[in-house]
Amino acid sequence: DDAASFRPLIEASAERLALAEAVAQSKFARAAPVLDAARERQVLDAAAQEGATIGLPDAYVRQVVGDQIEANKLVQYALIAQWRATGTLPATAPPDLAATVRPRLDRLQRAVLEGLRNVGSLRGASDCETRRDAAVMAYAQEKASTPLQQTALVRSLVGVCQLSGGR
Ligand SMILES: C=C(O[C@@H]1C=C(C(=O)O)C=C[C@H]1O)C(=O)O
Repeated sequence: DDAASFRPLIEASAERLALAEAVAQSKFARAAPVLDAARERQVLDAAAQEGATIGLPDAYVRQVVGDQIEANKLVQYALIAQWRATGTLPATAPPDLAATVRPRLDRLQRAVLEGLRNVGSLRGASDCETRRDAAVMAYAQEKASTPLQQTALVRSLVGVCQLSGGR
């Protein structure tokens, strides 16, 4: 059914987004910018390459992983603004981006791609977006997602129903 088709991708996306807080924390602590264009190119190239090994079109992988990246930055900007405005920071020490957080993001790449493959031919269906959004909303409700988490999850999946790149 619909939830079953989209669920693995939604879970992988949510897990990836959950790492945005650690990324934001390490960047805020070092006054580093949220955007790292060189890292984004690496992430996109690695995903396109791995996606090809499981039959996913290059443009489609780049579209969806690009959306995952945009959603991740959305969460980072929102959290950093909150910390800046309130002066309240997470109680834990900022993690090491290169040594611990990015390797975790890299390990999740496979799950995102497998999730994408699991969507399969549904991505070309006329009701793909309706099914996707129903599955996303069900997930957000089940997990009691915050508005930011739900918004980011929606943002991370906007391109899933396209047959290839483009918007
Ligand atoms: C997550 C990060 O922040 C941004 C988002 C990225 C991503 O989602 O993979 C990559 C680079 C940054 O523009 C990061 O720097 O690792």
